[in-house]
Parts: sequence; structure tokens; C-alpha cells
Amino acid sequence: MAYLELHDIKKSYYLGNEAFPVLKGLNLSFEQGEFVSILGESGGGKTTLMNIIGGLDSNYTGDVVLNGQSLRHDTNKQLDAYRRQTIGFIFQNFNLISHLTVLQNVMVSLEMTTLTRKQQEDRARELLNQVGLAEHIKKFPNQLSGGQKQRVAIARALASDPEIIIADEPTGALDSQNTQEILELLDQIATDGKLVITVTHSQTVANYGTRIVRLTDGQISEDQQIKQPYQVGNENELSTHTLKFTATLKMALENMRYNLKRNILIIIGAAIGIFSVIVMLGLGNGVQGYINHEIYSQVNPNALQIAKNVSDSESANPNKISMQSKDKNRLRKIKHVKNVADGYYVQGGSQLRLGRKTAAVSFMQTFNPTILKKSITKGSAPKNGQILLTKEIAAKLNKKHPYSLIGKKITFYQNTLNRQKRPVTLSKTLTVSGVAKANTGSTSMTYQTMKAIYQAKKIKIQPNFVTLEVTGSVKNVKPVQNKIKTYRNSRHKQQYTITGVGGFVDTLNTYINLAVNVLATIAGISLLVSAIMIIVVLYISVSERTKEIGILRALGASKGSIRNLFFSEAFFIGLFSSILAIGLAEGLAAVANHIAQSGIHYQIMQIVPGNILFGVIVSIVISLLAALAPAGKAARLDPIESLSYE
Ligand SMILES: Nc1ncnc2c1ncn2[C@@H]1O[C@H](COP(=O)(O)OP(=O)(O)OP(=O)(O)O)[C@@H](O)[C@H]1O
Repeated sequence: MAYLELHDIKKSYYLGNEAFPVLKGLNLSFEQGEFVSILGESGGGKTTLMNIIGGLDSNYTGDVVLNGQSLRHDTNKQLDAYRRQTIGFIFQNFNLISHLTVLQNVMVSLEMTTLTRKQQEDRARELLNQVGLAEHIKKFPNQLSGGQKQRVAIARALASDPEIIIADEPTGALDSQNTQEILELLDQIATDGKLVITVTHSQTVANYGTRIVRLTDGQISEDQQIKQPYQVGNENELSTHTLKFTATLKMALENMRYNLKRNILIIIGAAIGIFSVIVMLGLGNGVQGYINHEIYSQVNPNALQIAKNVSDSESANPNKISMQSKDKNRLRKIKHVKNVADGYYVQGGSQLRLGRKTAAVSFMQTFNPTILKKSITKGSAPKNGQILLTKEIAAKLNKKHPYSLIGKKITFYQNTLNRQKRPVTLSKTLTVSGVAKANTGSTSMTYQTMKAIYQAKKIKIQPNFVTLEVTGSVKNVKPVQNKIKTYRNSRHKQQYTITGVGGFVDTLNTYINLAVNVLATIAGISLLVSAIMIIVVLYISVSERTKEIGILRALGASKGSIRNLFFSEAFFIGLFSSILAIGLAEGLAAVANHIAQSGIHYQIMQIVPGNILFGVIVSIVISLLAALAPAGKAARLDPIESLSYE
């Protein structure tokens, strides 16, 4: 049993249904230490044969047997491993990866071995030293001569220490001097005990080997040993694996660096979509926050005032308008409702006096949670026996120093009717507890104080409204309001009227959310455009890198690794564009907030960590989704066609 055997290899190419037989039943055996030249005219099927031996082509009949093991039954993965571990390819047109340096070109093959990073680098340098390129390792392929390029290819072919070197017209593109040197290197490889198979149509090149096999009309016409084969060397193949994900990430970065300008443009393009999404979200937070802040500073949206819904004729009847225990208990039972408290208001007939100055109060009410403590600019909320004044009223009593009234005693008068329906004037000396803004505060006293003032003239008051507070978020206000609206009176009208801004705030927030969503949709469309751009760019990248894909497959990279290569590139496009977008959005936020700060004293653009995380994730996910089709196409490319891609 020979080391490598070919059994009745037949191969035809098809144009439509017409078969063009190229190899018509080849039987050959090779041993390690042989330097075999396959000689034949152009178009005779030499490359076809090399692709079959090299595991690039499995579409043939017959069998290739290595060390007694047939390649026929190998899975794609096993063939990948065979190319990585057993075969080293050398091509007529070198097939180096143009955006990688000499050292990196050799490293690509070594990255598929189990050697450590340091060992890989040492081996790459050692091999390049052997082929006389020690000083050129940092150069790119286009900075090398043809002979030098082929030496890099030889170093790369030897990297994983394969047992078989397949060289397809290795000197075809070289002058005689370089041809001589390359042949010496190949001869050296054979003396190390490896099987070297070269393809040539030059008799001179063929004469260099230990054996010449002549291929004529798809068959072996001559098989001649011209020298003794070399000694078989020690078998010490390196164990290998396909390109790891870290390696594809690194390669993607290198490729992006090589096409830097184009990639910067793509990243800018993709960043615009993410930028607009982050800006929209930040602006949404800011605007909503600002509006809520404005409303909350004026009113308490969680406080509601509830009064009876009465007709005009009923409005003068205290029994009709008073809120009874039954009403209050009903309200108390509603979910999220707390602190149902009595309230009383009087419209007209109220007056305040300090010395000789008087002030008429058109609307007087009991202090309740709808009056914000924040509205009290000086002093405090009224306790029993105290009164809170609006600045307007206070100014009527002391124009120059309205705040000096705080702590002073003033007299409160109220005209009303007693139980006998006779007009009486109630009066009470009260201490001014504080001064409040007229628009948000109210001249007010506690319910107890109000009740006591009436009680002094034996008049019993009943609450003509109640206040309640809604617990939790402002979103709970609307359901409470809706529940209250369901109560009907005997005329099937709503039994209560509700005042409070909570429901309005909630509705407003709904509208803001709607506006934000509309803007986010527009941002989403720009994201879609970015995604389409990434798809197009990656397709272009796949066709530009077709040759590289072929080279990587020939070196033994799996389909999965090729797919990962493009996913890696998409990942970086997504990552970098999100970083750029975040930077731009933060920059815009800084400027917008600086301007807003001086105008409305509020951070109008609030980009929270969640928005940033969302931006990064969306950007990467969209890029990866965009890469699905191009990466799939790259992985499905036929290695032989890719290698011959011009
Ligand atoms: N993919 C293909 N489809 C159809 N015909 C093909 C294909 N590849 C090669 N052939 C044909 O098969 C024949 C053998 O091609 P191959 O490349 O193996 O020849 P070769 O001996 O290596 O030639 P050269 O020395 O010129 O490189 C040629 O006639 C070629 O046109």
C-alpha cells in the first residue's frame, strides 16, 4: 500500500447536458519523499487533478486513498481538516491575501493550528527565514517581487507541517533565476521526507523532480522515475482546528483597517440611524420630563377634588350639594384612593381686616392637597386657628411688605345666613401662617377652623367637596376618575364632578409617547436604510474578497469560519457605528441642554444608560441581520471557483 493512491479517477465538466471528460481513469501511487512532476499540455486536466488530490473537489468518480483511508466518505469538515493538516497548496499566481503582511499571510495558516500564539509567531518567522524573507515580513504582497511572493506562499504551505505539498505551476510566473530558487526550495521540502507534487508544462521544471508523470488526453501516458526518492521523514503533523472566532474577529479588523476610508464612511452612514434613534429617545425622555416637571411644580396631579354634580336649582340647597358619609365611603373603597378629606368653599361674602385696611376675598376654601405646599413662597400651610393668604390679598393689607403679615393676627369676616335664614356675620381672629402664589395657591384655612367659625353662630356646615389622593404613579389617576364617573344619580347623570389635572397629565403623556413613537419610527426608517447599506457593502466585500475566501478554504478554513469572517466585520460595523452614534448624540445633548438650561432651566435631552445600551444592541443586531445573506453567500462559494476569480 502506497502513501497516496489514486484509483480510476474520472472527471467530466458539463456544459448544459454535454459532458467534457477531462480525466479518463487515472491510477497513480505516490510515496513520501517523492518530488513528482505532472507534465502535460495546457488544458490537459492537471489543475483538475490537483484539486481532487488536494480535497478541494469531491465531484469525481474513483477514489483517493491516503494511508489506506479513502477520501470518498469524508464529510466536508473532514475534508477541511485534510486540507489544513495534510495538504499545503502553492499556486502559480501565489494567491496571497493582499491586505495582510507577509508575516500575517503565514500566520493565517498557523492560526488554524493548536500552537500557542508565541509558537505560531516563532514558527512563521522561522519559515520565512528559511525561504530567505526574514527582512520582508512587514511588507504587503504588492511590495514584493514574484519570486518573493512565491516564497511567502511556500512558507505558508509549510506552516501547518503538511505531508503533501501540491504546487500548481509554481514557477509559471517567474523568471529563470527565481524558478531555479523555488525549485530548490521544493526539492528541499521533498528531502525532508514530504511528498511534493508539482504541475508543469515545462520539461526543464519537470526534470528537477525525482519522477515525471505525463498526462495526455486525460490519461497517464508515461510514469518515469528519474531519481531515487528521498528518505521518509518523521511524521509530526501539527494538530489543527478551523479559524477560531477570535481569529476571524482579528482578520475582520485587519480588513477594515486596510479599507479604512470606505469603512469609516460605512460606519458614519450606519451611525446616522442609531444616532437618530438615541436622540429621539433622549428627547422623548427630556420633553416628557420637562412637561411633567412643569405641571407637577404647579399642581399635584395625584390629588382630586370631588363635588356633587347638581343642577342650578339644586346648587343653593346645602343638603343636595353636601358630600355625605355614604359618598366618602364609596370613594374610599376605590383602588389606589387614600386620604378622603372634607373640604368647604365659600364664594363671596368673605373679608379680611388688619387695622383699618380690609381685603375682600372672592373665593375662600379649606386647605387641601390640591394646594401645593410648593406654592407657599413664605411661611407654612395653615394649622388650626391660622390662615394662608395669597400674595394678592396680603398686598391689599400691606402693600409694601406683604410678607411681614406672617405671624400677625388678622380678622376674618364671613357673611352668611343662620339656621333661621337670617343674615349674620361670622368673625374670627386668625394668625397668618404664610403667603402663597396666587395662581397655584389659595386663601385657605383648615376645615376644623372653618367649621369652628360657623359653629360659633350655631351653624353646622357639611363638606361641599372632598379631596382624595391617588397613590402610586399619575397613571393610576385616570382609572380612579373613570370609576367615579360610573356613579349615577337618580336622573342617570354622573353623580360627581371631578377637578384635578392627573387625568390630563396622563393623556398628555400618552400624546407625548405617541409623538416620540412617530419620531422613533422615522428613526427606525433611517435604521433600515443603514441596514440596507450594510447589506450592499457586505455583498461588495464578499465579491471583492472572493479570492481570499478561496484561499482560506484551500488552507482548510471551514464554511462556518468564512461566515464568521463576515459576521465579525458586521459586528464591528455595528459596534463602531453605535460608539460613534453615542458620541454624536451625547455631543448634541450637551449642546442642546446647555442652550435649554439657559432658556427653560431643564435638561431637554436626557440620554439614559438604557438608551445607550439599546442603541448598541440595536446597532449590532441590525448589522448582524444585514450580514446574514452576504455571509451565507460567502460561505457557500465554491473554493475552486473562488480561487480562479479574477
Ligand atoms: N469549471 C469548469 N467548467 C467547465 N470546464 C472546465 C472547468 N474547469 C476547467 N475546465 C476545462 O477542463 C479542462 C482542464 O482544465 P485544467 O485547468 O485542469 O487544465 P490544466 O491542465 O491545469 O491547464 P493549464 O496548464 O493551462 O493550467 C480545460 O479544457 C478547461 O477548459
